[in-house]
Amino acid sequence: MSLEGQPHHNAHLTPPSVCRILDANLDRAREGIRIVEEWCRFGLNNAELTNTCKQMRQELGRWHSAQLRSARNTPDDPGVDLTHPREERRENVEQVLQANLCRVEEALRVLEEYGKLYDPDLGRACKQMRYQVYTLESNFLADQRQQKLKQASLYLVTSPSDRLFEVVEAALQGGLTLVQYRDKDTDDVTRLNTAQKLKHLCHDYGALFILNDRVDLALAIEADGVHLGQQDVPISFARQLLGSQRIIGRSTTSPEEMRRALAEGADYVGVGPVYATPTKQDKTPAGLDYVRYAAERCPIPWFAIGGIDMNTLPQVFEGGATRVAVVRALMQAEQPTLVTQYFLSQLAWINRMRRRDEQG
Ligand SMILES: Cc1ncc(COP(=O)(O)OP(=O)(O)O)c(N)n1
Ligand SMILES: Cc1nc(C(=O)O)sc1CCOP(=O)(O)O
Ligand SMILES: [Mg+2]
Repeated sequence: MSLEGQPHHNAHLTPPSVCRILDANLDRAREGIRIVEEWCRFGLNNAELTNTCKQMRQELGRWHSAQLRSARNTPDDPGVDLTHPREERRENVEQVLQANLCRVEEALRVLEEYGKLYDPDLGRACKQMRYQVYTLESNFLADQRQQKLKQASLYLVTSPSDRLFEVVEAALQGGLTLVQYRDKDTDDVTRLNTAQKLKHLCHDYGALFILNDRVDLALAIEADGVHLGQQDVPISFARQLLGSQRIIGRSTTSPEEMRRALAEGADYVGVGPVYATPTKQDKTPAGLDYVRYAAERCPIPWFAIGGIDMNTLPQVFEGGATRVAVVRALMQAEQPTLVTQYFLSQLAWINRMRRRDEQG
C-alpha cells in the first residue's frame, strides 16, 4: 500500500479469482481475531492483548479495498456449505480459541502468498501479522495458565496407583483444575507415556497439568509446568528451558525458602508439610505456624500440603490457607468425584469468607 493508502499500481491487474481469495481470507482473519479479542477483553480483562487484536483487525480492514470486496461471489462459492463435524463441536473456551487462532494463522498465510500478486506490501504485512499471532497465542496461553493457577484451590498430586487414570478422571469430573503427576519410582519410558496421557486427560477437562521434578520431560510433553523441590534443579535453570510461558512451582518449608522462591520467580509455592505424612516421611513438618506465615506474607498462590484430608481441613483453614494440595485424600478415596466436590465446596466457602472479611 502506498503512503496515501492506495494499493500498489499493479493491483488492478490482479485476476478476479485472486481478489476473491483475498476478500474471503481478509474476512476470515478478521472474524477469527474478533473471536479471540472478545475473550481477551471479557474473559481475561487483558487490555494489552485486546489492543493487539484490535490493531490487527484495523490493519486488515485497511487492506480490504472496494476492489477486493466487489470480487465477492457468494452464490457461486462451492465452499459456503462445507463444514466438518469437528467445527460444530466445541467443548470449552480453549477449544474455541485454539480453533480460531488456527483459522487466523491459516488465513494470514493465504493472504501472505496470494497478497504478493496484489500488492507486495500486503504479503509483507500479513507475514508480520502471522508472527504477531504466534506471539499472541503464546502470551495468551501463558495468561490462561496464570489465570487458571490463580483460580485453582485444590491441587491433586498423584501417587503410583493401578487406578491412576480412573482417580484423576473422577476428580476432574468433580471439578478439579490442577494436577501434578508424581512418581518417584518408575522408569522414564513409563513416566513419559503416563505423563503424555495424563496431560491429554487434564486438557480435555480444561485442567492444568504439572510434572513433578522433571523439566526435561515437562518440555518434551508440553506440560503446563513443573514442580521443583529444594533438592531439584534451580528455578533459573528451569526458567531458561521452559521460558516465561510455563508455570514453575517450588516446595517451601520455611520463611527463608519462601523468600528465595519468590526472589527466583516461582509462580506458586507449596507450603508444608503441614502435618507429618507417610507420603513424604523424611520431611519434618513445618506445622501450622508456617501456614499462618504464608497467609500473612505470601503474595503468590500457595498451597498448604502434607497430611491434609477432610478431618484436618478445618484447622488448615484456621491457619489461613485458601488452597490445598493433597495426595492420599484423593488417590485413596473410594469416591474421588465426591471427595473432590466436598473439598472444592469447602474451599469455595472459605474463600468467600476471606473475601468478605477483607472487604470489612
Ligand atoms: C504442590 C507440591 N508441594 C510440594 C511438593 C514436594 O516437592 P519436593 O520437595 O521436590 O518433593 P517430591 O515431591 O519431589 O518428593 C510437591 N511435589 N508438590
Ligand atoms: C509430596 C509432598 N510434598 C510435601 C511438602 O511439604 O513438600 S508433603 C507431600 C506429601 C503430601 O501427601 P499427603 O497429602 O498424602 O499427606
Ligand atoms: Mg521434587
